[in-house]
Amino acid sequence: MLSDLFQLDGETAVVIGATGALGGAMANALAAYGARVAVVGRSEERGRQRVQAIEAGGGTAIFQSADALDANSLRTARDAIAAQLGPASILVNAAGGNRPDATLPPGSDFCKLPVEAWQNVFDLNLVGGALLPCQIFGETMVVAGRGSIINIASMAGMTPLSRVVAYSAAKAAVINLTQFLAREWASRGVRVNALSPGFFPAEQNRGLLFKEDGGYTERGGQIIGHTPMARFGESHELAGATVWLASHRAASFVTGQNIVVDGGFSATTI
Ligand SMILES: NC(=O)c1ccc[n+]([C@@H]2O[C@H](COP(=O)([O-])OP(=O)(O)OC[C@H]3O[C@@H](n4cnc5c(N)ncnc54)[C@H](O)[C@@H]3O)[C@@H](O)[C@H]2O)c1
Ligand SMILES: O=C(O)[C@@H](O)[C@@H](O)[C@H](O)[C@H](O)CO
Repeated sequence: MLSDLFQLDGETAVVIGATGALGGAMANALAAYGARVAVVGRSEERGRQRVQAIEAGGGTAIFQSADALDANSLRTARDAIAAQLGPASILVNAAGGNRPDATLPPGSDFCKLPVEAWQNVFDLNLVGGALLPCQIFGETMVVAGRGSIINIASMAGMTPLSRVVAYSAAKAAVINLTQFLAREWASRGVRVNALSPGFFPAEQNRGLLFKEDGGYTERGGQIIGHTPMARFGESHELAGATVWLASHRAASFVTGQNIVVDGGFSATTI
């Protein structure tokens, strides 16, 4: 039925980092279309708040604690979620973000960037933010012959942004890994896509975008100035792309793509 394209009833969706701004909104969207949602993250308090919000909207959700950088905790989470909600058929990798210690101050020397900060950003965004969950949840999806994985990339992964060099390189690698896995698993019934949000206020980027008095930083103002829609995104604006990519009916022939939701940021140079 064409009118059922976006229904996710019967699906189990795992959203790692649903404790944060974008992952939380994506979890809401999947639940609103009928998926049973596992909210996965390190903060039980924020995870339970997200579960309550989903339940208040009539959806089904559980909180499952896990650290995306710890393979054992992901395996435990995968098995606990399968026992409660059924095996994951949708995976959203939304744990990630930039780190202040890996952000070059304006005009500072790239040659002095500490390698430890670089490695931490790569670990969070590439290893915990994509590699390990794709391996651990992908393993059971491949056996089942069915799955949809959405990795969160970034504007920074398409063209490097100034100052956030490690984050940009890590997100470029997320897009590349997404394409690799799409080819690897296309014949196994598992689709793998990336979603690249433009600029959405969240914890991990607040210091780059806003001053303490709530006004825009110089960078925040430049970003708005470069965005044809002249504003930041709101997290609920990822809902449409999320539900579409997740749906085994609506996006049945879509894999290996990087879907951009950015108010036109990447469509223009000046
Ligand atoms: N906000 C934006 O403008 C923007 C744009 C493009 C991409 N992104 C990406 O979107 C994703 C979500 O980030 P956000 O902007 O909502 O930030 P956020 O800080 O609100 O959310 C990130 C979440 O990931 C969790 N997390 C971090 N490390 C973790 C770990 N090891 N294990 C489990 N959870 C962990 C954090 O606790 C937090 O809840 C990130 O990958 C980020 O890079 C954000
Ligand atoms: O200004 C910045 O560099 C940040 O706001 C970005 O890293 C942002 O979080 C997104 O990842 C860009 O898509």
